[in-house]
Amino acid sequence: MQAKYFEERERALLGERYAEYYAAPSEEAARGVTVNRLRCTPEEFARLAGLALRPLPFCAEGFAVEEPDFKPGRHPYHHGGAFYSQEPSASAPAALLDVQPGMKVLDMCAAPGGKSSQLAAALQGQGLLVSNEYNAGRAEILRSNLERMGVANAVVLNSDTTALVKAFPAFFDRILVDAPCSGEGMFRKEPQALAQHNEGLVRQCAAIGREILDNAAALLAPGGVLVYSTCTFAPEEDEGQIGDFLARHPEFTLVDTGASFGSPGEANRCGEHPFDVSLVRRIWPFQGGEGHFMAKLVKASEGEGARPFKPEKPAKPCKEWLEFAGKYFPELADRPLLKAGELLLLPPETPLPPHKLRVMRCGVAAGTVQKNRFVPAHHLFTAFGHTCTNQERLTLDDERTAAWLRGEEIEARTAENGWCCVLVDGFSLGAGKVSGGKVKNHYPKALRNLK
Ligand SMILES: C[S@@+](CC[C@H](N)C(=O)[O-])C[C@H]1O[C@@H](n2cnc3c(N)ncnc32)[C@H](O)[C@@H]1O
Repeated sequence: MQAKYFEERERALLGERYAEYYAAPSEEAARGVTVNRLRCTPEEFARLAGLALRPLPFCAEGFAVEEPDFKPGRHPYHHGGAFYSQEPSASAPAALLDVQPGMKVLDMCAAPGGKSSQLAAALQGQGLLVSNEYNAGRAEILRSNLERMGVANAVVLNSDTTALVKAFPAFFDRILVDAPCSGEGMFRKEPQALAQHNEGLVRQCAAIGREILDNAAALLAPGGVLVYSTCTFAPEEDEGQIGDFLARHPEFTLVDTGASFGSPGEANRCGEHPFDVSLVRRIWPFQGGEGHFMAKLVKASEGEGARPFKPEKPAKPCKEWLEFAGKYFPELADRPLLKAGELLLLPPETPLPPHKLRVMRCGVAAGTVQKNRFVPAHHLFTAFGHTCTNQERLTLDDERTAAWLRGEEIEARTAENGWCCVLVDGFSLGAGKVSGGKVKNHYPKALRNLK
C-alpha cells in the first residue's frame, strides 16, 4: 500500500507512465555490494568471493548478489572491508563526483558511510576526506564502517553543517550532499519509510536540504564540484530543489552528470525555476534499484579560496611507538603523530584548518601506551595490516576464518611470536598475538560473528 498523497501526486505527474515507473518486483529488493578499491579491484573480488554476481550499471564497483540466502554482514570479506553492502542505486552519486587522489573532499551527510567509502576509495589514501554526520549515534556507526573499510585519510565529524561553514569556508574541491530526504525510494526496503511518509515530511526535508545546499555552496572552493542526491522522487526535494538553488546561487552552473543509466529529470517537477532537466539524473524503481535523484553543479572559478593556515603541531613520537612500528609497520615509523587524550593518531597528510568541531576520528587510531608498552588499536590493522611484517594468512575455505570471526583462538601457521595481522585472502581481519603456536584473538567483541 502506498501513501495516498504519494500515489495521487505521482499519478498526476506521470500520467500513464505511473504503473510502469513504479513497477518493481514487490517481494525482495536486490542485494547490492560495492567493492572497496582500497582492498581490491571489482574483477579480483568477483574471482575470489565465491558469489553469484551481476555487474550493476550505476558504478564500476557495484554488483547485485544473486543468492537469496546471502547475508552480507556475515561474509568474511565484509569483515575484511572488501565490500560495502549498499542498495544498488545508492552506489551511483559518489561516482559522479570524479574524485581524484590528493583532493580535499567533503561528505556532508555521511552516515552510515556507503558513499564515504566510495569517496575514500577514489582518493586512494591521498588527500583528505571529511565525513560529517549530524546525528551522534549515526556518526559512531560511520566511524566504525570507515575503520572496517581501512580508510586512513578521513576525519569523521559530528557537526551541524552551518558550523562546518564557519570552520572551513571555500576549502573543499569536491562535496557530496546526500540529503536527508522523505525516502520515497525506500518504501520497499523499509516499511517504516512508507508508514511515516506524508506531504509535511516532504516539505520539511526540502527545507533541510535547502539549508545544507546553501552551506555546501560556501564550503566549496572556487572551481569545485558539488553532487546533490536524494533517494526520493518528490519534486520539492529533487528538480524543484535544484531549480531553487540555481536561482539563489548564480555562481553555480548545472552540468551533465555524464550518467549512462537511469533517465533524465522531469520538467513538470521543477516548480518556479525551470532548467534543462536532461542534465540531472533519476533512477526509477523499474531501472534496477530502489530509486535515486542526482544533480552535478560546478562553482565559478573566480572568488576567494580558503585562507592559509598553520597545521597543528604533531606530537613527539614516543619510544614505545617507535619500537612497535619499527618492528611491525616500518613504513609508518617516520609519520607524524597526534595525541587525542591517551590515543595516538596517524593524521591524514592533508590537514584540516583549526576548528572546534566534534571529531570522532582523525586519520588512523594507532594505539595507546600502557605500562611502558605500545598497545595497537584495531584501526591500525584495518588500515595498514596488509603491510604488517608479521601475518597470519587465511583463506575463505580455511575453517580457521569462521573461528577467528567468532572470536576464537586459532592455530598459528604463518605468523611468528608477537603481534600479527590476521588476513583473509589479503583482507585484514584485525590483530592477533601469537605465542605457543596459537594466535590470541584481538578482533573487537562488538564486531564478531557470534551465531
Ligand atoms: C541519506 S542519509 C546519508 C546516507 C549516506 N550518505 C550513505 O551513503 O551511507 C542522510 C543523512 O543525513 C543526516 N541528517 C539528518 N538531519 C540532518 C541535518 N539537519 N543536516 C545534515 N545532515 C542531516 C541523517 O542523520 C542521515 O544520516
